[in-house]
Amino acid sequence: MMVQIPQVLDTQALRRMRETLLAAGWVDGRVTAGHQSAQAKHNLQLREDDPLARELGALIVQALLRQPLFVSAALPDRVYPPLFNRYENGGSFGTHIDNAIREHPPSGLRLRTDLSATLFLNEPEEYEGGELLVEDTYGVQRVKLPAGHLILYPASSLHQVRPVTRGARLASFMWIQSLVRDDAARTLLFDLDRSIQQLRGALPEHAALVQLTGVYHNLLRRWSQV
Ligand SMILES: O=C(O)CCC(=O)C(=O)O
Ligand SMILES: [Fe+2]
Repeated sequence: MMVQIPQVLDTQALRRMRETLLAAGWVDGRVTAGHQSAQAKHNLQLREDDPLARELGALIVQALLRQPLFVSAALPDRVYPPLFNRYENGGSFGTHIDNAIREHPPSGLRLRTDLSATLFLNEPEEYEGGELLVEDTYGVQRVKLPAGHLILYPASSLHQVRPVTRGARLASFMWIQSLVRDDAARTLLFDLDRSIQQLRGALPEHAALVQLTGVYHNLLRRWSQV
């Protein structure tokens, strides 16, 4: 399931982040790529141990965990410290699937990538191209979102970033290990949670809410791994 999380960062936080990133130490993006995807990758990134990446990344994770939509859709167990990338001058990332297991040596963290996410840090009008193309069950989804919005998609999906032919595309990307590994089970829980929230809004006193919330937690108990 693909889910858009709007307004993870507000205008002020975005402006500050972009100003800081302008002066950052960008390096060849192949530093974090696996053997195969390195051949398809043409962009710039901040190193995983760059103190700036770690500081800005922590702000992003904090903001994400405050978003009920993100928590409900991802059921996050561990979040990989966000990385930052920049595509310009025709830069692109050809079709690939992200590595299943990621290590983050600076923090000693290791996780299984159940979900991948991209947080767009500048406006779509500022660059030509740079769409994230994700192949899901219903075809190829083209994603190019306003600054501050995030797209969450199964890490098992083939995806690519189209060449940026004008301007520069600035983004943060990360991986999430979910409490619920199976995408279909996680999607059912997400749909159930949204229905419960809707019912709670319309009929806050309805007795079925207690029962449905119980069903949600009993399914989560069956399907989660902690
Ligand atoms: O920049 C993006 O939207 C995705 C980047 C990506 O696929 C990756 O670095 O593995
Ligand atoms: Fe990727």
